[in-house]
Amino acid sequence: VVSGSAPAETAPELPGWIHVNSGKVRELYRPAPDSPWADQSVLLMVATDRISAYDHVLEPGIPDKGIILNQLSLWWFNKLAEAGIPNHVVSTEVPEQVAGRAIIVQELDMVPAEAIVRGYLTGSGLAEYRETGTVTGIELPAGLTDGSRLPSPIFTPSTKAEQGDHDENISFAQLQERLGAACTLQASTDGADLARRVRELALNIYTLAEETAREAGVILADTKFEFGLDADGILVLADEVLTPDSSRFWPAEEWERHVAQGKPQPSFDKQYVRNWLTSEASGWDRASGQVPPALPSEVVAATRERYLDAYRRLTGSDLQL
Ligand SMILES: Nc1ncnc(-c2cnn(Cc3cccc(F)c3)c2)c1Cl
Repeated sequence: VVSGSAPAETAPELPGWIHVNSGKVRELYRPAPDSPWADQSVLLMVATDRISAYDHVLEPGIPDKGIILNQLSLWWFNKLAEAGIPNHVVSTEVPEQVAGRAIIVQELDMVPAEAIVRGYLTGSGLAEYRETGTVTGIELPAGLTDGSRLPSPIFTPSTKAEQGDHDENISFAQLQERLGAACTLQASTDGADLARRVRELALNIYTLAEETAREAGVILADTKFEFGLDADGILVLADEVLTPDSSRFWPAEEWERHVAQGKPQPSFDKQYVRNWLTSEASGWDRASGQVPPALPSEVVAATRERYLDAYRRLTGSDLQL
């Protein structure tokens, strides 16, 4: 069994922490009453080795995926903090069972929407564009194809769907309404204004990150940020940031060729998994709703290499695993 690959229903017991929520590939805990953190409003966010594709959590997990993606997220948090972007990171002193793949974070009043920024057209944005010529109500030039770079990055918010449902793209006006109605956010906050602040911050962070990635030979096609408000009403960057789970990364050298040939862009980290799952060899029929078969060891190993490669290219350093 690889570390952190426990199926979602059995989150690891961690001394001093109480499990509160499971995501597809992550676990969330709050401090136990006897913990030194008990009187602080913090959470423990744990990244597992689980990998999901086609809305299924696959077996087995990818060894060290949790550590690699958590360390990449921390690297981005630090880089963005140097540019003045506040984040929710409180401490990396975490229980040894989750060493390197968990963060103690400040508990925030989370903005109830996914702050998605796209610099390139693909996925649900491309589908909407092909239908309507727009993405969440934003007009785009004609003649764009899969992987086209957009004239400038666009903010295309979506709902935070319940487990199992798909996030729905919403217009900026709909976001303003939702944030206005979101009573969980602080009373002093005007929803329409908060939506504008979220859009501005998300676009600024994407622009910084896209430039950093491109210098490293990696295209950051799009990404999903989550923000929260702290007790002073400051907008804080939360959740994980700029990992292959929250973003689409493409190798720059392949992007040009694929756009020119009108071919779909290969995912940096999940292409081996997708290719195998959709190949005859897997015997899996995606349309059947069946649970996908376990990944062969060579697909697991190749995917682990891709995560390490993404970390190395983006950060310019090696992870000691
Ligand atoms: N800083 C914060 N303050 C308040 N709430 C959150 C928060 C709640 N839920 N999620 C998403 C999630 C769900 C399951 C497992 C996960 F690790 C993460 C993030 C955060 Cl990050």
